[in-house]
Amino acid sequence: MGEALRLEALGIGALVGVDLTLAPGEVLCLSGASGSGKSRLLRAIADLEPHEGEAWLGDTARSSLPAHRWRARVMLVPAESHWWAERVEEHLAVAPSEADLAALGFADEVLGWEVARLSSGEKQRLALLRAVAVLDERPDEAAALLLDEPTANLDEAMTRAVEAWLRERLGERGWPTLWVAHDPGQIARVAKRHWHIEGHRLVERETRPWQ
Ligand SMILES: Nc1ncnc2c1ncn2[C@@H]1O[C@H](COP(=O)(O)OP(=O)(O)OP(=O)(O)O)[C@@H](O)[C@H]1O
Repeated sequence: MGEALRLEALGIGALVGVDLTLAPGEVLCLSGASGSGKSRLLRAIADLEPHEGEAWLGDTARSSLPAHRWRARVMLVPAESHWWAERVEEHLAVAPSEADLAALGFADEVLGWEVARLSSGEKQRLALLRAVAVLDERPDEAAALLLDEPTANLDEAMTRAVEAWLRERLGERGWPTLWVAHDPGQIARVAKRHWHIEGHRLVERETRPWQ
């Protein structure tokens, strides 16, 4: 189950020569100063900006697929999600299960809410639910997740709930996940490996074992 996500000599902006392999189901945390290129690296992996190098999901090279098909499997959840519909249910083409909604603190009624009323944290949680629901639609296809500070707008209790929910999903589905995070506590909780952007290079940092 699951396929590895491999980055080969990936380069965007000042950040070049990124070689990294994430095993199926592995969470790897990425940190770096503001403006060091974390979001751009995720955008390059999702093929949303011109870049150097190649990315692979299992045996499938990014360049061998039309961009929209790659992005449907290598799913970016940006720090600020984009909303195009008036109501939550129109935006979530694939409705998350009741259990998943509940795990992230929502009752079913949320599907009928207007997007305009959503708080930043509600938007962030719904964007995660949406990404997972879309990938779950095709359980037989390999997939990967790119999460850009997925708990940045959440309080401590909800942060822990999101971490637990994501860890369970990623473990079950075998999706390799690149997770941008700043909090050393979170990094230690969710990832076995931690890379930091330092002087336009990726440097591995120690992290405590997965607990
Ligand atoms: N399309 C672009 N063309 C040129 N430079 C860009 C482009 N998009 C972003 N940048 C610049 O690249 C640098 C890295 O931006 P990025 O958004 O990846 O930073 P970040 O590490 O995610 O920062 P933060 O933690 O503040 O979100 C920034 O200096 C930004 O201004």
